[in-house]
Amino acid sequence: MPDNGLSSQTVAQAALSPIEASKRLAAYTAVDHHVKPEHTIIGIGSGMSLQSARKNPGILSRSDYALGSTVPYVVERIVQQGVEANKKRVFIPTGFQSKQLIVEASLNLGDVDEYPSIDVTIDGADEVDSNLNCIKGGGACHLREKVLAEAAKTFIVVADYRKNAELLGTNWAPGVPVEVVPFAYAKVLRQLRDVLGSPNATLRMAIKKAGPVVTDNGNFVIDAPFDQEKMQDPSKILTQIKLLTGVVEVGLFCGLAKAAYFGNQDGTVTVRREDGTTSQVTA
Ligand SMILES: O=C(CO)[C@H](O)[C@H](O)COP(=O)(O)O
Repeated sequence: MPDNGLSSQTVAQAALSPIEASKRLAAYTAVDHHVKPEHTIIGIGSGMSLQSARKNPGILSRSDYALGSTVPYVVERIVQQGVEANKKRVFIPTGFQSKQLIVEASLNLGDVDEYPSIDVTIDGADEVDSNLNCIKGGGACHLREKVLAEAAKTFIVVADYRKNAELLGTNWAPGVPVEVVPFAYAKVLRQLRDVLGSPNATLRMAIKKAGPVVTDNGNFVIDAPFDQEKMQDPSKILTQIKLLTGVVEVGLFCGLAKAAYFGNQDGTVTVRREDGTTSQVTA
Protein backbone atom coordinates (compact mmCIF):
# COMPACT_ATOMS: atom_id res chain seq x y z
CA MET A 1 0.00 0.00 0.00
CA PRO A 2 1.38 3.49 -0.83
CA ASP A 3 2.61 5.76 1.91
CA ASN A 4 -0.37 8.14 1.82
CA GLY A 5 -0.71 8.29 5.59
CA LEU A 6 -3.47 5.70 5.72
CA SER A 7 -1.58 2.42 5.51
CA SER A 8 0.16 1.84 8.82
CA GLN A 9 -1.83 3.90 11.27
CA THR A 10 -5.41 3.79 10.16
CA VAL A 11 -7.84 5.62 12.42
CA ALA A 12 -7.32 4.18 15.89
CA GLN A 13 -7.58 0.73 14.32
CA ALA A 14 -6.23 -1.15 17.27
CA ALA A 15 -8.44 0.42 19.90
CA LEU A 16 -11.82 1.01 18.35
CA SER A 17 -14.70 1.44 20.78
CA PRO A 18 -17.89 -0.54 19.96
CA ILE A 19 -19.43 2.58 18.42
CA GLU A 20 -16.37 3.28 16.31
CA ALA A 21 -16.23 -0.34 15.20
CA SER A 22 -19.87 -0.13 14.09
CA LYS A 23 -19.20 3.06 12.10
CA ARG A 24 -16.29 1.40 10.34
CA LEU A 25 -18.34 -1.72 9.64
CA ALA A 26 -21.14 0.31 8.05
CA ALA A 27 -18.72 2.37 5.98
CA TYR A 28 -16.64 -0.58 4.77
CA THR A 29 -19.73 -2.60 3.81
CA ALA A 30 -21.32 0.32 1.95
CA VAL A 31 -18.12 0.91 -0.03
CA ASP A 32 -17.81 -2.79 -0.85
CA HIS A 33 -21.41 -2.84 -2.11
CA HIS A 34 -21.55 0.46 -3.95
CA VAL A 35 -18.12 1.75 -5.03
CA LYS A 36 -17.38 -0.40 -8.04
CA PRO A 37 -14.55 -0.27 -10.63
CA GLU A 38 -16.85 1.42 -13.20
CA HIS A 39 -17.64 4.31 -10.80
CA THR A 40 -15.44 7.28 -11.59
CA ILE A 41 -17.18 10.26 -9.96
CA ILE A 42 -17.65 9.74 -6.23
CA GLY A 43 -19.26 12.11 -3.71
CA ILE A 44 -17.61 12.07 -0.29
CA GLY A 45 -19.83 13.18 2.58
CA SER A 46 -18.78 15.21 5.58
CA GLY A 47 -15.93 13.64 7.46
CA MET A 48 -13.25 14.93 9.72
CA SER A 49 -9.65 14.99 8.63
CA LEU A 50 -7.79 11.74 9.25
CA GLN A 51 -4.76 13.80 10.30
CA SER A 52 -6.80 15.56 13.00
CA ALA A 53 -8.18 12.23 14.13
CA ARG A 54 -4.68 10.76 14.41
CA LYS A 55 -3.34 13.78 16.28
CA ASN A 56 -6.18 13.41 18.77
CA PRO A 57 -7.24 9.73 18.74
CA GLY A 58 -9.78 10.27 21.53
CA ILE A 59 -11.81 12.51 19.24
CA LEU A 60 -13.31 9.55 17.40
CA SER A 61 -14.69 7.95 20.53
CA ARG A 62 -16.44 11.09 21.78
CA SER A 63 -20.11 10.33 21.31
CA ASP A 64 -20.91 14.06 21.28
CA TYR A 65 -18.58 14.65 18.34
CA ALA A 66 -21.27 14.23 15.69
CA LEU A 67 -19.42 16.11 12.99
CA GLY A 68 -18.64 13.47 10.44
CA SER A 69 -16.91 10.65 12.24
CA THR A 70 -18.15 7.85 9.95
CA VAL A 71 -17.09 9.11 6.53
CA PRO A 72 -13.33 8.84 7.27
CA TYR A 73 -13.86 5.07 7.24
CA VAL A 74 -15.50 5.39 3.80
CA VAL A 75 -12.37 7.10 2.51
CA GLU A 76 -10.16 4.56 4.27
CA ARG A 77 -11.95 1.68 2.50
CA ILE A 78 -11.84 3.44 -0.88
CA VAL A 79 -8.08 3.93 -0.48
CA GLN A 80 -7.78 0.21 0.27
CA GLN A 81 -9.17 -0.47 -3.24
CA GLY A 82 -5.72 0.60 -4.43
CA VAL A 83 -3.96 3.22 -6.51
CA GLU A 84 -4.93 1.64 -9.81
CA ALA A 85 -8.66 1.70 -8.99
CA ASN A 86 -8.52 5.27 -7.76
CA LYS A 87 -6.28 6.98 -10.28
CA LYS A 88 -9.08 7.44 -12.84
CA ARG A 89 -11.59 8.57 -10.22
CA VAL A 90 -12.57 12.09 -9.10
CA PHE A 91 -13.86 12.71 -5.58
CA ILE A 92 -16.31 15.52 -4.83
CA PRO A 93 -16.41 16.92 -1.26
CA THR A 94 -19.40 18.22 0.72
CA GLY A 95 -17.38 20.96 2.39
CA PHE A 96 -14.09 22.16 3.79
CA GLN A 97 -13.65 19.19 6.13
CA SER A 98 -14.41 16.62 3.47
CA LYS A 99 -12.07 18.36 1.02
CA GLN A 100 -9.21 17.98 3.52
CA LEU A 101 -10.05 14.30 3.89
CA ILE A 102 -9.82 13.74 0.12
CA VAL A 103 -6.57 15.70 -0.24
CA GLU A 104 -4.91 13.96 2.73
CA ALA A 105 -5.81 10.58 1.26
CA SER A 106 -4.08 11.63 -2.01
CA LEU A 107 -7.28 11.13 -3.98
CA ASN A 108 -8.18 13.32 -6.99
CA LEU A 109 -10.30 16.30 -5.95
CA GLY A 110 -13.12 17.73 -8.08
CA ASP A 111 -16.16 19.94 -7.60
CA VAL A 112 -19.82 19.46 -8.32
CA ASP A 113 -19.97 22.42 -10.71
CA GLU A 114 -17.49 20.52 -12.89
CA TYR A 115 -19.12 17.11 -12.29
CA PRO A 116 -22.86 17.66 -11.77
CA SER A 117 -23.60 13.97 -12.30
CA ILE A 118 -22.09 11.75 -9.61
CA ASP A 119 -22.02 7.95 -9.76
CA VAL A 120 -22.37 7.40 -6.03
CA THR A 121 -22.34 9.66 -2.96
CA ILE A 122 -21.81 8.16 0.50
CA ASP A 123 -22.50 10.29 3.56
CA GLY A 124 -23.29 10.00 7.27
CA ALA A 125 -26.52 11.10 8.96
CA ASP A 126 -27.67 12.33 12.32
CA GLU A 127 -30.74 10.08 12.27
CA VAL A 128 -32.59 7.94 9.71
CA ASP A 129 -36.26 6.91 9.94
CA SER A 130 -37.98 3.75 8.74
CA ASN A 131 -38.63 5.33 5.31
CA LEU A 132 -34.98 6.38 4.87
CA ASN A 133 -35.77 10.03 5.57
CA CYS A 134 -32.71 11.56 7.26
CA ILE A 135 -31.84 14.44 9.55
CA LYS A 136 -28.51 15.88 8.42
CA GLY A 137 -26.64 19.03 9.28
CA GLY A 138 -25.14 18.20 12.66
CA GLY A 139 -21.95 19.51 11.10
CA ALA A 140 -23.74 22.44 9.41
CA CYS A 141 -22.86 21.11 5.95
CA HIS A 142 -26.33 20.07 4.81
CA LEU A 143 -26.62 22.45 1.84
CA ARG A 144 -23.67 20.93 0.02
CA GLU A 145 -24.54 17.50 1.36
CA LYS A 146 -27.98 17.72 -0.24
CA VAL A 147 -26.55 19.00 -3.54
CA LEU A 148 -24.24 15.98 -3.68
CA ALA A 149 -27.03 13.61 -2.64
CA GLU A 150 -29.30 14.94 -5.41
CA ALA A 151 -26.48 14.97 -7.98
CA ALA A 152 -25.79 11.28 -7.34
CA LYS A 153 -27.31 8.38 -9.24
CA THR A 154 -26.99 6.48 -5.96
CA PHE A 155 -27.01 8.14 -2.54
CA ILE A 156 -26.01 5.87 0.34
CA VAL A 157 -26.10 6.65 4.07
CA VAL A 158 -23.68 5.13 6.58
CA ALA A 159 -24.11 5.31 10.34
CA ASP A 160 -23.80 3.48 13.60
CA TYR A 161 -26.79 1.70 15.18
CA ARG A 162 -27.75 4.75 17.30
CA LYS A 163 -28.92 6.56 14.15
CA ASN A 164 -31.36 3.82 13.13
CA ALA A 165 -34.81 5.01 14.27
CA GLU A 166 -38.47 4.50 13.47
CA LEU A 167 -39.15 8.22 13.66
CA LEU A 168 -36.86 11.23 13.23
CA GLY A 169 -36.22 13.02 16.51
CA THR A 170 -36.19 9.80 18.58
CA ASN A 171 -32.49 9.97 19.51
CA TRP A 172 -31.39 13.16 17.75
CA ALA A 173 -32.58 15.85 20.15
CA PRO A 174 -31.28 19.16 18.71
CA GLY A 175 -33.88 19.16 15.95
CA VAL A 176 -33.90 19.93 12.25
CA PRO A 177 -30.92 22.03 11.10
CA VAL A 178 -32.02 25.01 9.02
CA GLU A 179 -29.38 27.03 7.14
CA VAL A 180 -30.46 30.64 6.88
CA VAL A 181 -28.97 33.84 5.47
CA PRO A 182 -27.75 35.99 8.41
CA PHE A 183 -29.99 38.93 7.44
CA ALA A 184 -33.14 36.83 7.86
CA TYR A 185 -32.26 34.69 10.89
CA ALA A 186 -34.37 36.51 13.50
CA LYS A 187 -37.44 36.52 11.26
CA VAL A 188 -37.04 32.82 10.37
CA LEU A 189 -36.47 31.94 14.04
CA ARG A 190 -39.70 33.69 14.98
CA GLN A 191 -41.63 31.92 12.20
CA LEU A 192 -40.25 28.53 13.22
CA ARG A 193 -41.29 29.16 16.82
CA ASP A 194 -44.64 30.87 16.32
CA VAL A 195 -45.94 29.63 12.98
CA LEU A 196 -44.45 26.18 12.33
CA GLY A 197 -44.62 24.89 15.91
CA SER A 198 -41.02 24.64 17.07
CA PRO A 199 -41.05 26.78 20.26
CA ASN A 200 -37.53 25.68 21.23
CA ALA A 201 -35.87 26.55 17.92
CA THR A 202 -32.48 28.18 18.60
CA LEU A 203 -29.65 29.77 16.70
CA ARG A 204 -26.66 27.38 16.78
CA MET A 205 -23.78 28.99 18.65
CA ALA A 206 -20.12 28.24 17.94
CA ILE A 207 -17.74 26.53 20.32
CA LYS A 208 -14.30 28.15 20.53
CA LYS A 209 -15.61 31.21 18.64
CA ALA A 210 -17.79 33.97 19.97
CA GLY A 211 -21.17 34.16 18.25
CA PRO A 212 -23.06 31.86 15.90
CA VAL A 213 -21.83 28.96 13.80
CA VAL A 214 -21.07 30.24 10.29
CA THR A 215 -21.41 27.64 7.52
CA ASP A 216 -19.02 27.07 4.60
CA ASN A 217 -21.46 29.30 2.67
CA GLY A 218 -21.33 32.18 5.14
CA ASN A 219 -24.77 31.50 6.62
CA PHE A 220 -26.19 30.77 10.09
CA VAL A 221 -27.87 27.57 11.32
CA ILE A 222 -31.04 27.29 13.39
CA ASP A 223 -31.83 23.98 15.13
CA ALA A 224 -35.58 23.43 15.21
CA PRO A 225 -36.99 20.50 17.22
CA PHE A 226 -40.51 19.34 16.26
CA ASP A 227 -42.86 17.02 18.12
CA GLN A 228 -43.45 13.41 17.11
CA GLU A 229 -46.66 14.18 15.27
CA LYS A 230 -44.90 16.62 12.95
CA MET A 231 -41.98 14.25 12.42
CA GLN A 232 -44.38 11.58 11.15
CA ASP A 233 -44.38 13.50 7.86
CA PRO A 234 -40.90 14.98 7.36
CA SER A 235 -41.61 15.95 3.71
CA LYS A 236 -44.42 18.24 4.82
CA ILE A 237 -42.37 20.08 7.43
CA LEU A 238 -39.45 20.24 4.97
CA THR A 239 -41.66 22.04 2.43
CA GLN A 240 -43.07 24.41 5.05
CA ILE A 241 -39.61 25.41 6.31
CA LYS A 242 -38.15 25.73 2.83
CA LEU A 243 -40.84 28.22 1.87
CA LEU A 244 -39.77 30.67 4.61
CA THR A 245 -37.90 33.48 2.88
CA GLY A 246 -34.27 33.51 3.97
CA VAL A 247 -34.00 29.75 4.38
CA VAL A 248 -31.22 28.36 2.21
CA GLU A 249 -31.59 24.64 2.97
CA VAL A 250 -33.22 22.31 5.45
CA GLY A 251 -31.45 19.30 6.97
CA LEU A 252 -34.27 16.92 6.13
CA PHE A 253 -33.36 14.53 3.31
CA CYS A 254 -36.57 12.93 2.08
CA GLY A 255 -36.74 10.37 -0.71
CA LEU A 256 -33.04 10.69 -1.54
CA ALA A 257 -31.28 7.66 -0.06
CA LYS A 258 -31.24 4.40 -2.01
CA ALA A 259 -30.03 2.52 1.09
CA ALA A 260 -28.79 3.05 4.63
CA TYR A 261 -26.08 0.93 6.27
CA PHE A 262 -26.08 0.72 10.08
CA GLY A 263 -23.19 -0.97 11.85
CA ASN A 264 -24.35 -2.99 14.85
CA GLN A 265 -22.58 -3.88 18.06
CA ASP A 266 -22.73 -7.60 17.27
CA GLY A 267 -20.61 -7.16 14.15
CA THR A 268 -23.48 -7.28 11.67
CA VAL A 269 -24.70 -4.49 9.40
CA THR A 270 -28.38 -3.69 8.95
CA VAL A 271 -29.08 -2.62 5.38
CA ARG A 272 -32.35 -0.81 4.74
CA ARG A 273 -33.30 -0.07 1.14
CA GLU A 274 -35.68 2.37 -0.53
CA ASP A 275 -37.94 -0.49 -1.64
CA GLY A 276 -38.66 -1.18 2.04
CA THR A 277 -36.55 -4.33 2.32
CA THR A 278 -34.12 -4.84 5.19
CA SER A 279 -31.34 -7.37 5.58
CA GLN A 280 -28.61 -8.22 8.06
CA VAL A 281 -25.19 -8.55 6.50
CA THR A 282 -22.17 -10.10 8.12
CA ALA A 283 -18.94 -8.52 6.96
O1 LIG B 1 -24.93 15.55 8.58
C1 LIG B 1 -23.76 15.58 8.89
C2 LIG B 1 -22.97 16.81 8.90
O2 LIG B 1 -23.71 17.90 8.48
C3 LIG B 1 -23.02 14.33 9.23
O3 LIG B 1 -23.15 13.47 8.17
C4 LIG B 1 -23.56 13.78 10.48
O4 LIG B 1 -23.37 14.72 11.52
C5 LIG B 1 -22.98 12.43 10.78
O5 LIG B 1 -21.96 12.42 11.75
P1 LIG B 1 -21.27 11.09 12.26
O6 LIG B 1 -20.67 10.40 11.07
O7 LIG B 1 -20.22 11.57 13.23
O8 LIG B 1 -22.31 10.25 12.91
